[in-house]
Amino acid sequence: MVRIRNLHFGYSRKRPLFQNLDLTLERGHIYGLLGKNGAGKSTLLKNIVGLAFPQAGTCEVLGQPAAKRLPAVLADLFFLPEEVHVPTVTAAKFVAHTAGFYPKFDHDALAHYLSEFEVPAEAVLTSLSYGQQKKFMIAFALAANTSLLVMDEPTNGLDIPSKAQFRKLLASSLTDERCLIISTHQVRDLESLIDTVLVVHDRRIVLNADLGELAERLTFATVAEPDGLDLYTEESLRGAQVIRPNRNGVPGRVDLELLFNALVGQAPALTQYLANNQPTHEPAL
Ligand SMILES: Nc1ncnc2c1ncn2[C@@H]1O[C@H](COP(=O)(O)OP(=O)(O)OP(=O)(O)O)[C@@H](O)[C@H]1O
Repeated sequence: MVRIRNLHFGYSRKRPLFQNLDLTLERGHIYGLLGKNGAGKSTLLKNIVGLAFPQAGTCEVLGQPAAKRLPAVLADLFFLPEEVHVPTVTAAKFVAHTAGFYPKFDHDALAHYLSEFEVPAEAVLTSLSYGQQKKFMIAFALAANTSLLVMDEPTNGLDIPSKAQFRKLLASSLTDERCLIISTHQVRDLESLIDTVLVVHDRRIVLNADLGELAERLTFATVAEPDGLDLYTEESLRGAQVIRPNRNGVPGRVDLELLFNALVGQAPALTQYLANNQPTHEPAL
C-alpha cells in the first residue's frame, strides 16, 4: 500500500527532517504514528499523500510515486489534515459536489456516521462548531471508502464521547482492503484502536511493530523497586514504571506512552532487545 525507501526530505537543505527513512505499510491495518513535536509526523503524511516531494529516495502509494498525484491514486486515498476548512454550503451540497471524486463513496455509511456523531446533516457547514466540522469531515473521510485513509491528529477538537465514537466507527470501517494511518499526540486515544505502532524520531522510523507482538515480548509494570534487568525505568509518583522482557509470554497491556518515552529517550537495552528479537514488521531499530 505504502512503500518508502531511503527517503530524504527537509524544508531546508541544511536541516534534513528525514534521512534514509524506510517504511512499508500494508492493507488490513490501523497504524498509529507517534513522534515528538516537530519530529515530522505531518510532513511524513504529506509525503505519503503527495503534498510534499522526496528530495531523494522513493515514496510509492498503491504502486505509484505519490508525488505524481495520479487521478487513479487520488480517487483511492483520502487525507484528513489536522486543521479542517469547510466551505459555506450545506453538508448535502458538499457531498453532492465532492463525493463523485471517490468512486467507492458510501452514502448510507455517511448517514450512519453523521447520526452516530450527532452532526446535523442539513446544516450549513460553517455554522457548525469546530468539533462538529471535524466530525463531519471524519464521517466524510470514512464514507469515501478509499483503500488508504490518512488522518493527521483526528481527535484534536473532539469531546470525550466523540473520541469513543471515533474509535468505534474507525474500527468498524477497517476491512482487509483498507489501510488507515493516524498520527497523534494523544497516545491514549489510540491505545485500543491501532494494531501497529510507528514511531518517527531522529529522522527515521525507529519502531514499526505489531501491538500484539509487543504485548507478547514486553511487560509494562509499576513496581516499588526496579530490578537490574529492566529494559527501561521511569520514576513516577506511583513508583518506578518499568519495561521488562515478558518472561511468561502472556500478553498484557502495552503502555504506549511509556514505550514512546523509552524510544525517544535513552533506552539502549530496550532498543537492543527489540532489534535482537525480530518478529516486528520491519527491522527498524
Ligand atoms: N511548510 C513548512 N516550511 C518550513 N518548515 C516546515 C513546514 N512545515 C513544517 N516545517 C518544519 O518541519 C518540522 C516538522 O514539522 P511537522 O509539522 O511535520 O512535525 P510534527 O511531528 O507533525 O509536529 P507536531 O507534533 O508539533 O504537530 C518542524 O520543525 C516544522 O517547523
